[in-house]
Amino acid sequence: MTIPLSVIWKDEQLAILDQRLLPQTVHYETLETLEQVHEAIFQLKVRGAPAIGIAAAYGLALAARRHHTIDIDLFRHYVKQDAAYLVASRPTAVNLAWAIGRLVSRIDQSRTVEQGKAQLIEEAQLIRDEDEAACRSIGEHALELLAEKEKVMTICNAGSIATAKYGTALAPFHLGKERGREFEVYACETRPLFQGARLTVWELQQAGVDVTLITDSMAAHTIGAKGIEAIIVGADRITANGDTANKIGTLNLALLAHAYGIPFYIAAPVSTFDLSLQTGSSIPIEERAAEEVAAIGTQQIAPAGTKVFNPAFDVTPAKYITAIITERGVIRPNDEQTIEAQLYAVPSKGETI
Ligand SMILES: CSC[C@H]1O[C@H](OP(=O)(O)O)[C@H](O)[C@@H]1O
Repeated sequence: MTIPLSVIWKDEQLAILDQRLLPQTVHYETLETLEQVHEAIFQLKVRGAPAIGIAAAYGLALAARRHHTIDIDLFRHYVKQDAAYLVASRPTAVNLAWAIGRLVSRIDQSRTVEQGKAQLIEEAQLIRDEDEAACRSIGEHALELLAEKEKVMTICNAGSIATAKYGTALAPFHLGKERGREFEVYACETRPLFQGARLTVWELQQAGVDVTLITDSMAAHTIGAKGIEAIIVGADRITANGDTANKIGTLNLALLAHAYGIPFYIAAPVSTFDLSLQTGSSIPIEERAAEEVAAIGTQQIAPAGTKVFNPAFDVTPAKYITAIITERGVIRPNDEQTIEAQLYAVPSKGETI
């Protein structure tokens, strides 16, 4: 797999793959300040629920190095201010707040500022490494579920560049390629920012996976005309009852899967579960600028001043979800066991929820 990593920590520096420039350009931007990290996440230079958590974790650790106090309480106060600023960059993906929360909990145990600074980097690295292992495991479980399926549809990019490596929804295609499993993937372009057309098509082509691009409006016809056998997508936040927030357009696909009688799979690490929320109605849905819909790049599409509604995510009710594929195994939202019970039924390999 020749996919570049989305977040790189090397020689004490943080670099992110600027995904706005893909597929034309593979460019890394070094981020040095908290503001640069916040901007990179808000502008979707780095994007994808796990990837923004990883980038924010390294960003928080990097920013902490600029606090020169030796007072551990004051240091914790400064870091928690920085943490709140980063968490506010994008509200829907719980992985951002979850990753930042792990670092904040870590320094609450630190005895000195120097120890705290070292532990922040250590925790960020742990989060990154755990995510890579989780994504590979998700790929394994997804390959089992897709054993008899070849034609699969997806939306947005829940791929390697949206995570530490391998991806979530795209993980089975990457692992399948390593093992000679061939898939025929249909990628929805994913308006308005085209993560499907720009990122998923590019990523799967780089990996040598058969991928066909369709517009979002073609999904219903394509499922029938091409005999799509399953739909697999990523997630940004999954609540205690299994309701799932993901890229806008995901709910459309879930309703289509239900209508066509094909399985609808969510692929996500346990870090995407937010068991503090009972249902999807509590998930904050990010709304973004009108220009993203009214124009494509610098090309104005709608008349200037047109009213726009631009929610970046939607919520799929658990009843339309066949299974949630995690690194701990397959969770069935409509099972008589609760999601929490199913998640904890499998001994954890050290990852934390
Ligand atoms: C494994 S990525 C999860 C999720 O994040 C993406 O959103 P965005 O491109 O706005 O960061 C998309 O919803 C993916 O499915």
